[in-house]
Amino acid sequence: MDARGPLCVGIDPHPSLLADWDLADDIHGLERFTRLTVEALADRTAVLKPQSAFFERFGSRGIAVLEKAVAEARDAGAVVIMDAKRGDIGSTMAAYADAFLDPSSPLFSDALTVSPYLGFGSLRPAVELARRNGCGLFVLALTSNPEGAEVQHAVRGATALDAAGAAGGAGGTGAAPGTGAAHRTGSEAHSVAATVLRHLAAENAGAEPMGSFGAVVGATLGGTPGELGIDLAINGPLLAPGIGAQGATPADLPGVFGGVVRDVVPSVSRGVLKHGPDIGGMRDSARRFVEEVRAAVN
Ligand SMILES: O=C(O)c1cc(=O)[nH]c(=O)n1[C@@H]1O[C@H](COP(=O)(O)O)[C@@H](O)[C@H]1O
Repeated sequence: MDARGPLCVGIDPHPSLLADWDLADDIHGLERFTRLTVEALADRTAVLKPQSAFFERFGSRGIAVLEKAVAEARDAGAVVIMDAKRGDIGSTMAAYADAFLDPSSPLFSDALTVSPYLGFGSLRPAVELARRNGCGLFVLALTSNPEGAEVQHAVRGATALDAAGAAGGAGGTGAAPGTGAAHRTGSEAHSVAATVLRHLAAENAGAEPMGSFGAVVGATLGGTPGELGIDLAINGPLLAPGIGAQGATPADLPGVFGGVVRDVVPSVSRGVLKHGPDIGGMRDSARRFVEEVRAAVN
């Protein structure tokens, strides 16, 4: 991000974008859309984030397009976050981890988006494989969609993590709020999202310059999670989707992320892709987003 600019561009071949690009909604359209996007961006954009769903729509042939895109993007020097949002019981999670975080897999990526809503501990096999292979995870914490709050802001009861926190063992950054007893009587500090972030802080504890276990926090939130008692200081990267088509702008980043805004990986998909199939148009758009992010965070 220092060399190429702080930006992630999502590769999201929506049917509507294929139509806008005068491409058929079929495997040939998908292949051309993906090839042009990789050609436009992979040698100059810090992070590319293919959205697996749009490739899975086309079955095995779509997955083959995805495999090629991931390999080419990585060869061109981009960091690839596979946006597949996987999550399952631990023994199955191990197979998802093998699919995306094992260098011998055709879908091997630098990082994977995962869902912690089967319990953060269910992600353990992915955490361990990522650690072994120098990869990362982005764990859903405060997602950009308005429906996320009913789960993520929910206040949960005490668990073993609180007991560990009370014993001084789980905070990681030292930023974990209060004692176990305070958690049990607190409100938002106890939210599901706050718990996910505390787990991530523990995974990243002591890593320099930061750990590889990131959180997904939407740029659309409109306010500071700190106001909800949520601490974003996890010593890891914060993937911030929602810029562009979902209405957030780079100027919103300081308001949402405050003191950790430099740890943010701002992510845009349709906001850049709508300028295709013109390669120059996509490049210009990505460059403008980089400039806007730099102006906002510096
Ligand atoms: O994990 C993600 O990337 C993600 C998390 C989230 O909270 N919100 C969110 O929009 N995303 C993804 O980010 C992309 C956003 O696309 P645009 O709205 O076109 O920029 C989509 O691929 C979403 O699946």
